[in-house]
Order: sequence, then structure tokens, then C-alpha cells
Amino acid sequence: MRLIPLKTPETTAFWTARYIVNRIKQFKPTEQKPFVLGLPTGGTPIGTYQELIRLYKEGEVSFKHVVTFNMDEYVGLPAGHPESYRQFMENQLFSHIDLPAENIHFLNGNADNLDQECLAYEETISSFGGIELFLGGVGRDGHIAFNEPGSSLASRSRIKTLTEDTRRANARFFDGDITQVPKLALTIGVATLLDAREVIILATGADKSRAVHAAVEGSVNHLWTVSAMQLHPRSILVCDEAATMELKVKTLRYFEDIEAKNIREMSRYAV
Ligand SMILES: O=P(O)(O)OC[C@H]1O[C@](O)(CO)[C@@H](O)[C@@H]1O
Repeated sequence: MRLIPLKTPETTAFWTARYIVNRIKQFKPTEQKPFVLGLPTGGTPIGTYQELIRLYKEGEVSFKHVVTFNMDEYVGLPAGHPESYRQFMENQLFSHIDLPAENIHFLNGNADNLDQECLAYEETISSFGGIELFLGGVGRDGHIAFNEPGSSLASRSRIKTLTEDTRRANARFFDGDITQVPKLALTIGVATLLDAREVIILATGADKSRAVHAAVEGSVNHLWTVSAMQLHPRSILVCDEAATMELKVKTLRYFEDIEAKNIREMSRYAV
């Protein structure tokens, strides 16, 4: 696993957006061979999405031949609800770039048969030859997508009950009212994420520091599903300074040393 320890949330966004754009450009996607990108919601990736929009507007990248799969979706929020993840993506990214509507994929939290919906999602991912790059965030309890503590590391897309902690954290998007936060969600599984050819997880802020410690210094275990990154041959954890607070000095120094070039380049953009 690579750990990119940067200074601020802004520099993590800057680095990650450029990394994604470079990957898309190197891939040279076409209609027949699109670049398949997995995407998260939450507060953390918003800065990255703003940078991607900026790079698109500057003509650096096109999303015409990109296909997206989002990680998760609440169960039961009406279509178009401002806090549905689909609407979130529309507002934060999709409506600002040239990604064709038919290339966007979501788990439908209002499907009649939710189990069938999850099976079909996995099949659709496979039909595109799998995901090239999956971007994710991490919950403060270490969940990736909605794979809450105790989720099987072999899990696939399915319905999950959200923990009280996650619902409390997400209440900030629902006028601070936890009773409005759905109790269930559809999510890709840990194994779905590990199947991607590359995984990038973003962690910013001190309340993610225990999750970062579990991911980097902990053992692989189902209580901190982010630790499954250790099983992936190409995974990158991008952190700001606050998120690395629980790491040992020795661990942090090691990654600062091997990522010195990236850190130096990004320090120009630190605010
Ligand atoms: O970026 P945030 O808002 O802290 O959310 C972190 C994580 O929580 C989720 O939104 C689900 O609670 C994940 O999809 C996300 O990665």
C-alpha cells in the first residue's frame, strides 16, 4: 500500500484529481474501451470533484469515454431527494462535466427487489471488464463504502444496516436530524472494491486518524474494513496531516521519505 501524506485537504484533492486525470489520459479510453471509474460520496471527495471539474473546464480531460459506478446509495430516499447519493453526484460532479448520462451507474435504493438489484450491479460491473480505478472515502469507524464494522472482507454488493455512529455522522447532511438518515443502504462489498485494478482512499481530518492507523498499522480485520486495502496490490491512501495523527512517527517518516517527490510538488499548492 502507498500512503501519500500531504499537508491540507486542498492538496489531497489537488493530488488525487491530477492522479485520476493522468490515469484516464494514459488509458486512452474509447467508446469500445471506456475507462471504468468507481466513485464515492461524502464530504471528503468534494474537493477532488471540484478539481476534476476545473481540469475538465481547462480542457485537460474529457469524461466522454468514462463509465462510472458509485459505491453506495441509501435505501428508500425518493428519487431526486437532495441527499440521495445520485443527486449528490449530479450536483457535485456529473452536471459539470461531459460524462454521458448513460455511462453513469448507481445501486437503486428504491428497486422492488434489492437483492436482485445488488446481483445485477455486480454483473454490470463485470460486463465492463471490472473497475479500473476505485476512488473511496473512509468513515471514522474505518468503513469503506457502507461496509460497516464486522462486514465480511469477502462481501459483494448487498443491503447493509447502518450503524448509529455512521447515521450520526451523516446527520449533518439532513439538517442535523438523525431520524431523517435512512437506516439501510445498498453498498458494494469489500471484495467488489478489492477487485478494482487500483484503489485510492481519501482520508482528511483528525476524526479519520484512527481509521488511518487501522489501515496502515493495524492487522487486516473485519472491524476496520479499510484495513482490507493491505490485501490490494495497488492501493493508495491519500491523507492530510490531521488524518495521520495516530500513526507512529517512524511509520509517517518512512512514507514521507518514499513519497518525498509527491510531497514536494504538492507543497507548492498548500494554503
Ligand atoms: O467523507 P465523509 O463524509 O467523511 O464520509 C466518509 C464515508 O462515509 C460514506 O459516505 C458512507 O457513510 C462513505 O461512502 C464515505 O466514504
